[in-house]
Amino acid sequence: MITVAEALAAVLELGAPLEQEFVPLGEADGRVLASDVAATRNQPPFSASAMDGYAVASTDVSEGDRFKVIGEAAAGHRFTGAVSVGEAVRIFTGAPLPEGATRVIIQEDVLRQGSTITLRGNLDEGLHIRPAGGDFAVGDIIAAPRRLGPSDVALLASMNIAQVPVRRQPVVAIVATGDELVQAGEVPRDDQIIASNSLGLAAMFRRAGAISRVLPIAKDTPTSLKMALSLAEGADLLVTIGGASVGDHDIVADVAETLGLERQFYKVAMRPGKPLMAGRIGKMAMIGLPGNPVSSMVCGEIFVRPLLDRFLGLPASARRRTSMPLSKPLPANAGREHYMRAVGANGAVAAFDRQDSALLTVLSQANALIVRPPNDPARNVGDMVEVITL
Ligand SMILES: Nc1nc2c(c(=O)[nH]1)N[C@H]1C(S)=C(S)[C@@H](COP(=O)(O)OP(=O)(O)OC[C@H]3O[C@@H](n4cnc5c(N)ncnc54)[C@H](O)[C@@H]3O)O[C@H]1N2
Ligand code: MOO
Repeated sequence: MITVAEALAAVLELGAPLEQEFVPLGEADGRVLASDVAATRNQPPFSASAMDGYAVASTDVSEGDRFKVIGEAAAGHRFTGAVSVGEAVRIFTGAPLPEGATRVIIQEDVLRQGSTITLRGNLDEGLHIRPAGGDFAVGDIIAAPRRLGPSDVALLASMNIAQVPVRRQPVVAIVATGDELVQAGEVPRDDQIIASNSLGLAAMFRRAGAISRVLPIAKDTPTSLKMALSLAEGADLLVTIGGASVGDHDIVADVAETLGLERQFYKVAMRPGKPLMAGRIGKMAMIGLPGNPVSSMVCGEIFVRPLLDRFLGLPASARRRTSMPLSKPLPANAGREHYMRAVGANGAVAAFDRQDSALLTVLSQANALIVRPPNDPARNVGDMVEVITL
């Protein structure tokens, strides 16, 4: 058995950053920026008023000063003349500052009578001017790679970048295997269960930026499995679930080999997830996940998500770990790296007592995994442990 770190290094070799494509800005949320983009305009493109009020040509003003109102500037409607000492231009938030203006007096500080304004006492001291290019200027860059979120979409829009260069999304084909499985919504026989992992993993991979294609469930026969696997053609990554262990019906590796699988490794010193397998069929990467529901989800977090980052051109490495104190003792660990479902709260973390890899209820209550090194001794409350946030 190889270590988790060795297995992850091998898995990451199965992928490389995918091609760049352009998408309309409205579809860029969640995508990964593939090349730096540069602003081709300044924002704001002119000095602008930050408030509703009066633009004047003097910064040094005091109570009782009077100004003659000579015109108006609104957002989208520039005042074309200039303002001189003793004059004011009625101005609104976002309007270009008239030539000569150096300060905006907010309207609350002004008494207006006809076309004359008089300043009140306790004047607000701000100039209320947004300088041209104060947000960004021509040539300012949004650096790739970067997973784009709503604020990036707003910034790109402000830069008028309507077509965004992003990485193509990796296509992941997911094949669940086993005679005992039926799709959610179907009626199982009394010796059957619902295929849960395929939908759980599809959701996980989608959130990570992939396109998940859940293929029909394969029966435990070479013919059925070959048929299901052949439907994966064209995907960047094939993920199988189950049939990975040593039982008579665990045929995934054998069947994949008849399709040309070059296997990189089989079996990792981790719990859950021991019977993990990885390799390549032609150009397609393949990861064979163990069937136990929690094993497949944990291996999805630990191996598949970093591989998806790699396809997306993001820095691909082991999931980030933080140190946290235990709020409940832990028994000694055996010889495999153990990923324990846990809850982190108020700065401390506690593992669930039940860690059987069939228990999805426990996984769904967990918000973290405690990572125990092989042969870690028993730990007490307050001892620091490594934690991956889910
Ligand atoms: N003699 C041994 N038996 C087992 C070993 C071993 O080393 N020696 N390893 C155990 C470990 S650890 C794991 S993990 C499992 C993994 O086995 P497989 O990958 O072959 O998985 P299956 O046998 O097909 O299924 C295991 C379990 O999970 C259920 N399952 C499978 N697929 C799904 C799915 N898509 N959705 C929901 N549930 C699924 C399946 O019904 C079984 O209950 O092997 C141990 N055995
Ligand atoms: O390695 Mo298995 O995944 O412990 O349940």
